[in-house]
Amino acid sequence: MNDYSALEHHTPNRDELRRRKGYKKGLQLSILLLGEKGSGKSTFLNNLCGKHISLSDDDDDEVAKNAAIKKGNAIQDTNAEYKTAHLSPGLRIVTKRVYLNDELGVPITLDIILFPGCGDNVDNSQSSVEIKRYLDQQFENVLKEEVRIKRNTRDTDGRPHVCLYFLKSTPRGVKKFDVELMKTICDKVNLIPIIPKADGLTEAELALHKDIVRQEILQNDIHVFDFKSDNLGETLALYDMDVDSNPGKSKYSRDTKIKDISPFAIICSNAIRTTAENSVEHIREYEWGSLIVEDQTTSDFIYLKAILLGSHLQELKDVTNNVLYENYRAEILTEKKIHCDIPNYSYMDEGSRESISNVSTRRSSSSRTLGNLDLNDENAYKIYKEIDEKNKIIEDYQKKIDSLERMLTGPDKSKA
Ligand SMILES: Nc1nc2c(ncn2[C@@H]2O[C@H](COP(=O)(O)OP(=O)(O)OP(=O)(O)O)[C@@H](O)[C@H]2O)c(=O)[nH]1
Repeated sequence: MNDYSALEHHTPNRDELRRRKGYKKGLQLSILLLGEKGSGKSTFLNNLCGKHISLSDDDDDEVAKNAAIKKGNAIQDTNAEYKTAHLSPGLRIVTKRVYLNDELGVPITLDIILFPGCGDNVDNSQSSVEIKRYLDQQFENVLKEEVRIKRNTRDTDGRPHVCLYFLKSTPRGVKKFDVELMKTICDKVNLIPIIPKADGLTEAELALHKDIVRQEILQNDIHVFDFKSDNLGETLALYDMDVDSNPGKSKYSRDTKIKDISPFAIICSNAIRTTAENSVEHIREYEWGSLIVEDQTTSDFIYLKAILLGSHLQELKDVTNNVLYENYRAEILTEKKIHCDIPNYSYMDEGSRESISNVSTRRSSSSRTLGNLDLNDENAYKIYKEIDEKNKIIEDYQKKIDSLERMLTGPDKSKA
């Protein structure tokens, strides 16, 4: 029998403890959930976090913000939804911070971002624009913070590290709106497509729907998160679990490539049952019996959970920072070529450059000036220090842009 409680009561082994020793402050992950109303996002979150996550706008002070992006015909009376069911809900943003239990010896702070109303309006044309603008804004905030002398990257970094896109199966395959939105945002966030409520599909229907989603992704050049050649065995080993390869049970083996499972087909539920071993599991009940959400033979849920909170957490963050954000930054800086009306350190004559870099040693010496400013003046000194720092940063950017341009135009392009 499977140990369904393994994720809840995992005792980290020695290797695991050593590997994670560095993460004294705990881990943090930002998840963006997209998908139409009723696609199962809240239920999935409850199952992922192992507790009920309240996502209403005003329930407690954990809701960081609930800014109305575009009110449209936003529903006001939430207790009487039937009265306004014919109106378009507009698009809002809800963010929530959740602190997760120390399953693998390290606490995880999960930042959740949702866009209620996304895809639920009669006219959804503005939704993708607004969501892309939000993602760009997060990159812009980080870029702005980077060029400040005193940086505060912790509070300004709101970049989601992964977007779980809930694609409800329809007889017509993937909705056009979902394809367009995925296309719009796939270069801004790591995209992982999800097929929710997989219990509503037969095995053949699920296989067909997975194929349809894969084809849409390929045909529309949608970039999803690249799991490379990572296999399931490694992911589950982190939790001291193995792929249940009992004959007739799991469709997967230890060597199954994660990319071959995607899109992840999940089954979730808010109903909880405590087992004889005192562990808690989520169950979905039917007339014919029940399914355990955490059972790896039921759906892909447990693999997805292990990927997000364990094996690929750091990689999702690294790709966000080193690939998606770097592309954005190179694009913006190439476009703007940074027009600064401050004196450029690299183009100053030797004397001027020297007077900036050695300014501190000269402050006590006889009065000196650079341009129109007196270096003995306290304010002028501060300004020149700032210019010096900024010019160094600009030079670094320029070097990166140059090397990127060389990569794009150089003879080794095909190898890159
Ligand atoms: N059959 C089945 N029902 C599910 C599953 N997951 C969620 N549901 C049900 O679907 C309904 C909607 O689920 P929610 O989690 O509230 O969906 P949501 O996407 O958060 O919806 P909004 O909050 O309205 O945007 C609920 O009644 C859930 O119990 C599943 O895997 N299978």
